[in-house]
Amino acid sequence: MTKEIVNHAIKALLYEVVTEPKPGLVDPSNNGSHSDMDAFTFISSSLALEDYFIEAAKLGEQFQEADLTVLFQNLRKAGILAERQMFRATQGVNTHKGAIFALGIFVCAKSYADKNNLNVFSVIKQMCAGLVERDLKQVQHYTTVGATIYKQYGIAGAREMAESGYQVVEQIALPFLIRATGTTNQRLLDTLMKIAAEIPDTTFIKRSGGIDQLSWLKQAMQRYFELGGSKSPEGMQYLHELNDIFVAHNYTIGGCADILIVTVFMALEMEKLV
Ligand SMILES: CC(C)(COP(=O)(O)OP(=O)(O)OC[C@H]1O[C@@H](n2cnc3c(N)ncnc32)[C@H](O[C@H]2O[C@H](COP(=O)(O)OP(=O)(O)OP(=O)(O)O)[C@@H](O)[C@H]2O)[C@@H]1O)[C@@H](O)C(=O)NCCC(=O)NCCS
Ligand SMILES: Nc1ncnc2[nH]cnc12
Repeated sequence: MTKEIVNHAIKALLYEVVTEPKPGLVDPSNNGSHSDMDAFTFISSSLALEDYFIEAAKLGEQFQEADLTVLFQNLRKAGILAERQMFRATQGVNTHKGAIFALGIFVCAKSYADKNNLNVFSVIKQMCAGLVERDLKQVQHYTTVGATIYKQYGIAGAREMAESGYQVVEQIALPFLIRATGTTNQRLLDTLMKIAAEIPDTTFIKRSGGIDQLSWLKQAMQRYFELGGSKSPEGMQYLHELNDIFVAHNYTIGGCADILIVTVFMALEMEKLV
């Protein structure tokens, strides 16, 4: 069981990076707004995380206590080590910090849920209960980007998603991907744009200098779908135009990419994607 879950986790990371054209993000033909990384950096980073996913799956499978927040604390220790592995594999570039967090949670929770015949999203909700309060509300010194954005705008980004049990994945992104038609690339592109229309990505907020541009992002995603999305030449042309705009302004949607990764992981687990 562990082997298949780990395989799906790494596959999800690789599926995301090869999906193209992604505005502002790294894909095989374009580095978007990331001058310090390319698709090869992501391949190296993905493979370097194998041990972490094995550990995350084992932690979930073997956990026997009643309080699932303890499981999250155990996973976090492994996650901190995994961040170091990632930086070693990429020579110091942040490729997958958000994915180490989100996908690690999914791998661990799915193993626990399968073992105990439970719903993975409700397991995550229990694992991450109180996370925003503990990590952000009680913090005195606002050091990370996520903490600074929380202080300024009350948006808790990656942690909020986790504490909600990734409602956006369960209720929006995953059903959308399952229903999406076309090639794998077309299905994943449309799902990424759907995610970008729905979540406040703290990476985008950081790079665009505030929350004002979020409404522009939502309008851009709406226009993409009005043009017919990935299955229309106009939709694809628009993605190329958006990439130019993203690069000119140094915008990225790295948080949305992380949510796509966990959505792909779940679709693979459910055999709704090959
Ligand atoms: C909770 C952590 C993820 C850390 O949170 P932190 O407070 O450090 O920062 P956040 O801004 O809250 O988010 C961190 C990364 O999470 C991704 N993300 C952003 N918004 C969302 C969202 N709404 N939902 C889900 N995920 C989200 C995002 O990662 C992606 O972007 C990164 C690339 O961006 P880039 O601008 O290029 O970054 P840098 O070049 O590094 O620039 P600077 O950061 O230097 O300015 C890429 O990694 C994508 O994956 C955010 O970056 C978690 O890490 C944590 O708990 N940290 C504490 C230590 C720990 O316990 N670690 C182990 C976790 S198990
Ligand atoms: N393809 C990608 N480009 C940039 N940041 C990312 N974070 C996760 N996937 C990414």
